[in-house]
Amino acid sequence: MRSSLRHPSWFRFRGARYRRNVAGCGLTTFPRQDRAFAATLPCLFPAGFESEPACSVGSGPSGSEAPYTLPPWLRGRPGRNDRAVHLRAEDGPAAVVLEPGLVVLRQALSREEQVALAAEAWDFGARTVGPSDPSGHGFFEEDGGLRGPMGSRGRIFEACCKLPSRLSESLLKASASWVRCARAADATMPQHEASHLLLLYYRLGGTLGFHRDEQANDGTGAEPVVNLSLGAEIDFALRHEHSDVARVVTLRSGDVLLFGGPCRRLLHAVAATRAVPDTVLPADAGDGRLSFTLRHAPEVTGHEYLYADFRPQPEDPKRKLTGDELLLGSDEAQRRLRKMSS
Ligand SMILES: O=C(O)CCC(=O)C(=O)O
Ligand SMILES: [Fe+2]
Repeated sequence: MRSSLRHPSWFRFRGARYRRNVAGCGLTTFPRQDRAFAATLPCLFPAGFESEPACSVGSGPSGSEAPYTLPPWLRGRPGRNDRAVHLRAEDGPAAVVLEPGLVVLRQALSREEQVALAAEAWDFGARTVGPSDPSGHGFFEEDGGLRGPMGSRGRIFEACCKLPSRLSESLLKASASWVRCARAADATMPQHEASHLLLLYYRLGGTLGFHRDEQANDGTGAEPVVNLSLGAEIDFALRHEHSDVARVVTLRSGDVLLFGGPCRRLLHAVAATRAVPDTVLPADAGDGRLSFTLRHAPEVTGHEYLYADFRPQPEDPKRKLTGDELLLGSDEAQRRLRKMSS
């Protein structure tokens, strides 16, 4: 640990107090309206570490960025910026504040904890949903395909209190500590009580386009989305607006990403997936990835079944009503969508 004695530990930004060793903060990582102000703060980019008893808060090497090429399927759409930068952040037990409201916790679980959680989640999710199992809890269709949109991923959405207790107890405890840790590093990260889990299983190569978490089942407040990755590593792309340069951060097995407060409505995408040599996933899951997303979404309590299937896309010929349309009615669902994407 290097001492940060030469620099005070805290700085103020837009009225909030931050640890000063913010990682990955090239100016492009600040919301556009804040960049001019951020440029006046050279103290944002020191290379220094400091420890904290409950949670070590660190930074990347010096907030370095490298050009990143988005995959072709994420490029070339009208009104979208095709440029991206890769944010380098060092490994280690550290909270990396990429921007107020956007925090990565490296290796938030030990390898043993990852193996145990992956086994528990696979046991819960690796089943077929069909007439014989109407619970809706399963990654697979009867033909062996994945149940998500266009077979891209297995998907289970459920209230935490309805999960098998071994899964919910360990996840809720861990999630509370990750939020505490993120808040210790970032004063703008709101408090969070997880009400729901979205559990996804991707086969190797599984990706996801840019979207905002904006439906009622995503939670509609400022509480963070808390996302844990197990298995394959991914390049996670983030930006506030489609016209912004995307920032890409690599998430490895055991890493947690939180986006809340000023970053709660970030656009995000899984741009690439890579197999890892010694996966923590059970053998049957192959080189895939499990994604656990914990959300505060009390509005949908008791209505989880409306969100058992992924929201179909407008161009989907088999488009059914979305969960929000069923829960809130078409007008309210449309009004919220317009508000969130304006
Ligand atoms: O794969 C992931 O971890 C991201 C999932 C996601 O963003 C979502 O389902 O809304
Ligand atoms: Fe999302």
